[in-house]
Amino acid sequence: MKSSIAATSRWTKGRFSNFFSSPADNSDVGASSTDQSSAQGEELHHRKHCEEENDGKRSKKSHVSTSTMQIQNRRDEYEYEDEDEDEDNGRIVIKPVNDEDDTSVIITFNQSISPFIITLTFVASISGFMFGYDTGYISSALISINKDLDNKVLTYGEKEIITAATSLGALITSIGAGTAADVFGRRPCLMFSNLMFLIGAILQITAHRFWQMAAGRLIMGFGVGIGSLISPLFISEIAPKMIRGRLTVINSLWLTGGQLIAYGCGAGLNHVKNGWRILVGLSLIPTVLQFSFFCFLPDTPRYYVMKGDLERAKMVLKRSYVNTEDEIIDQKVDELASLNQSIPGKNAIVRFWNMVKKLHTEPSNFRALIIGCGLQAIQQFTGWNSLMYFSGTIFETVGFKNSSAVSIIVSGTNFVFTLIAFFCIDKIGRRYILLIGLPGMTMALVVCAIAFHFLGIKFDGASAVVASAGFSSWGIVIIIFIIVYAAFYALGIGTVPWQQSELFPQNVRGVGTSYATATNWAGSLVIASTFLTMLQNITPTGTFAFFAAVACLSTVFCYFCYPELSGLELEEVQTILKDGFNIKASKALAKKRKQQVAKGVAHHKLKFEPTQEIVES
Ligand SMILES: O[C@H]1[C@H](O)[C@@H](O)[C@H](O)[C@@H](O)[C@H]1O
Repeated sequence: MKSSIAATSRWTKGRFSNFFSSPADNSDVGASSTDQSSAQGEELHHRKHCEEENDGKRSKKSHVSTSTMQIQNRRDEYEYEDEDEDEDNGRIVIKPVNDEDDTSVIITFNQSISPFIITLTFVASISGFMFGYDTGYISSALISINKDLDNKVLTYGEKEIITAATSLGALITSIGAGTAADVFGRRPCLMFSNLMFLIGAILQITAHRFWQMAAGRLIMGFGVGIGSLISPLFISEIAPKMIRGRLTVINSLWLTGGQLIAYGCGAGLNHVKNGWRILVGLSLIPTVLQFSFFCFLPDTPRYYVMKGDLERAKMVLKRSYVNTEDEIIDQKVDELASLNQSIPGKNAIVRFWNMVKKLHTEPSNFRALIIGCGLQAIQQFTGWNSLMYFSGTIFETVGFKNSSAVSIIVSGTNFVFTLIAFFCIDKIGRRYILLIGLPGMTMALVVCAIAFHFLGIKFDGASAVVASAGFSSWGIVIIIFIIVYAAFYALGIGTVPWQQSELFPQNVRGVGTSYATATNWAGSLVIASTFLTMLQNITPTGTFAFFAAVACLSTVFCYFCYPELSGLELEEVQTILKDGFNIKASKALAKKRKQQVAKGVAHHKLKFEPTQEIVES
């Protein structure tokens, strides 16, 4: 079988893309403007040379799969062959392909990351913090609430409802958040989520009844759902292309950091009377901060283009890429505007419907959907959140009095390994960290299942009965392997699914990410609301064995269906997914990208490279 995959667009005759460069040019991020202009000069010279050379090579090949007529036309105009690469492995040839983000290549590669982009990223990712803090504090709160609600100890069922209410709220809003972000804007939606956080927190702080507490958690969940979708979307839309992956992981870092802080504060406030109310009250600080910052910050350029406000889009891009010429900014905005027109439909409803149809009927979109939703489902059904939500209860069960302190170690591991993922996600690649993480989780879960068996826990109504009372060596095994599990989880499946925006093209990104985020919350809801019941009905051994089986099957899914996307252009992701999951081709292309980056770093200059295509045999 021979399948060919057109991969990158760097060549557009008579356009700004003539300045284009390869990912190797990432090395120029941070270069001085003098360096940049001289490098651009060299590149132009080189480009002209290539243009002449390539005229002779035109029309050598024209069989490659394309996604649009436009692409085909450009391909017919220019065709190249990358001799170096052919020498390397005979599988990669150069071809011109339209790249929806062509000018962002220019902007990205000629600019250092600006304080403005950093500010926007950090303010948006406060949503990640609130996601983490609000889902994290419940574990400690459930222990310290004691008889504060309705003057009685909460049953397992009530604990499940209070925990699951936030996931339910998040599920409800995540379904519509992508579309709302397109209609009202990313920034107003995030500010609206602040309002939900505020109302939800106030209801909880003042709760003396179980149902008020549950309602507060539900409304807080509305905010979490909106923030969990829009924050990574916002970041991916303002981030320079080559560091988009990492900037998105910053959101996950805030998220896991939020969970860690929640556990830390929970441990500190465990024995304080009404400590859980203070714990909830603390969540108001980031909410108010994000709302206040957003009063002074703009929305993303893409959103302004969608609304036809090209001037504001230019203004935001100018602030983001301070050394970029106005002409380039204008080109970028023109390009985004032309992409915007490609979404068919007279009004928002028709457009929405067309997006949904496009998402299901276009093979590359449908594959993106399978991957996006699949990864989010795996993240939830391998059981991590049941540990996050109930780790206090689990550790109490295996004999640890200071269960909150042990929970800090678990969420601390989650945070530290998310930090490691931050460094690995572009270098080692998303696929590899997934394929390291999932088998590691499987192994740790199997050990926990065995240890629970020997510990001999039985659930009797609302309380757990352990055969060998007190602190035991099997208890220690459980703690250690839950920590090992947390490490493998955070390294891969805890982080990678939130890269979901890169799977979808611009015209279906809102709806596609809504599907994926809703899958996350639906999974979280199912797990949070059934975990304690599972412990009772199929025993802890059965529960952990179930998660182990899911992790094992997920490894197989990722092996066959998750291509390597690190360093790839958005357009490349689409072409990779066009006629299959194309794992081999994606790996070869990602490798090629890394080589280019390495070369670029060595030469410290912009380098012209035309488009590329991988031919997989
Ligand atoms: O990526 C995050 C992270 O791993 C959190 O620890 C977890 O609680 C969330 O459910 C997940 O989406």
